[in-house]
Amino acid sequence: MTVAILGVGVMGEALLSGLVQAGRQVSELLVTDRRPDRAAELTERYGVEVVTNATAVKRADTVVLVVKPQDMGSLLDEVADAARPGQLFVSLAAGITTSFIESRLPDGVAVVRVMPNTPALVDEGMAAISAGSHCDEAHLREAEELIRSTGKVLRVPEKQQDAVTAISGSGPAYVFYVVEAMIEAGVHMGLPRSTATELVVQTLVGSAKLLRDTGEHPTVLRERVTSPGGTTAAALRLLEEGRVRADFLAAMEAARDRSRALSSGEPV
Ligand SMILES: NC(=O)C1=CN([C@@H]2O[C@H](COP(=O)(O)OP(=O)(O)OC[C@H]3O[C@@H](n4cnc5c(N)ncnc54)[C@H](OP(=O)(O)O)[C@@H]3O)[C@@H](O)[C@H]2O)C=CC1
Ligand SMILES: O=C(O)[C@@H]1CCC=N1
Repeated sequence: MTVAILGVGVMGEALLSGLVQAGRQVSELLVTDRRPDRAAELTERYGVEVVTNATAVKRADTVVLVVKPQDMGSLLDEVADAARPGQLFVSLAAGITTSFIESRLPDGVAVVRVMPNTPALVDEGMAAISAGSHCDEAHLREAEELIRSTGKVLRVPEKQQDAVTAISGSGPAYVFYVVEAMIEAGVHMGLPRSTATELVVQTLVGSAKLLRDTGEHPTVLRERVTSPGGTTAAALRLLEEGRVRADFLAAMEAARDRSRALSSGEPV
C-alpha cells in the first residue's frame, strides 16, 4: 500500500513524520515538492523517496494533497492523466471541496476531504474528515487510519468543514495569539520574559489537560478559579467590557467565510 504526499510544507511534513513514527515503511511512502532543496532535506531527514507529481500518482494507491488551496487547480491538472479509478485522493486543503477535486480527476477516483491542524506535529492533532461522492466506508477508514497517526480524527458532513476550519484548523493560531498577549502582560508587569513564558505555557498545558481529563464544562472550570471579589473576577470583567467573547465569534465567522471563499477560487 503506497502513500504519496504531494506538497511537503508544514502540514505535509507533520503527516510524513506522523506516518514514519507510526511505523509505516519508508519504502511505501513517496513525496513531492517543487523546490529541489526542500526535496533533498526530506530525503536526508526521513530517507523518503522524492519523485515528480505524475510519478507519485502513478505509483501510489493513496495520494494526499497538501498544497495551498490556490495551488490545487494547477496540481490536479498536472496529475489528472496519471490518476486511475479505484485510487483514493485525500485533500488537506482549506476550502477546497471534494466536488472540485472530483471534477478534475477521472470518474471513479475516491476523494476524502480532511481539515487537520498543526498540533499534528506532536501527535496531538485534531482533524475532521468528510467523504466525497465516490467514497465508501473502506476509503473513509483508510483516510482515518492515515490521519490518526497524527492525533484525533472525527467524521463530519462536508457542509461543516468551513466551520471546522475556523475552529480547529485555524484554532492553534488563536491560542498562540492569547499566549503571546499573556507573556507580554507578564513582561509589562516586570517579570523576566523566560519566567513569563514558562508560567503561561505550563498554565496552558495544565488547563488543556484539566479540560480533557475531567470532561467538565469550561464554565465550571472557570468559576472554580474565580473567587468572589478576587483577582480573576477583576480580569474577566475587563475582558467582558472589551467584548472579547463577541470578537471571538466575529473572528471565527471571518475564518469560516474565508474558507468558503477559497472554495470558489477567490484571490487573496
Ligand atoms: N498550516 C496549517 O495550520 C494548516 C494547513 N492546512 C492546509 O494544508 C495545506 C498546506 O498548508 P501548509 O503546509 O501550511 O503550506 P506550505 O506552503 O507550508 O506547504 C505547501 C507545500 O507544497 C509545495 N507545493 C506547491 N505547489 C506544488 C506542486 N505543484 N507540486 C509539489 N509541491 C508543491 C510548496 O512548495 P513552495 O514552498 O515552493 O511553495 C510547499 O512546500 C493548505 O492547503 C492548507 O489550507 C490545513 C490545516 C492547517
Ligand atoms: O490559514 C489557513 O488558511 C490554513 C487553514 C487552517 C489553518 N491554516
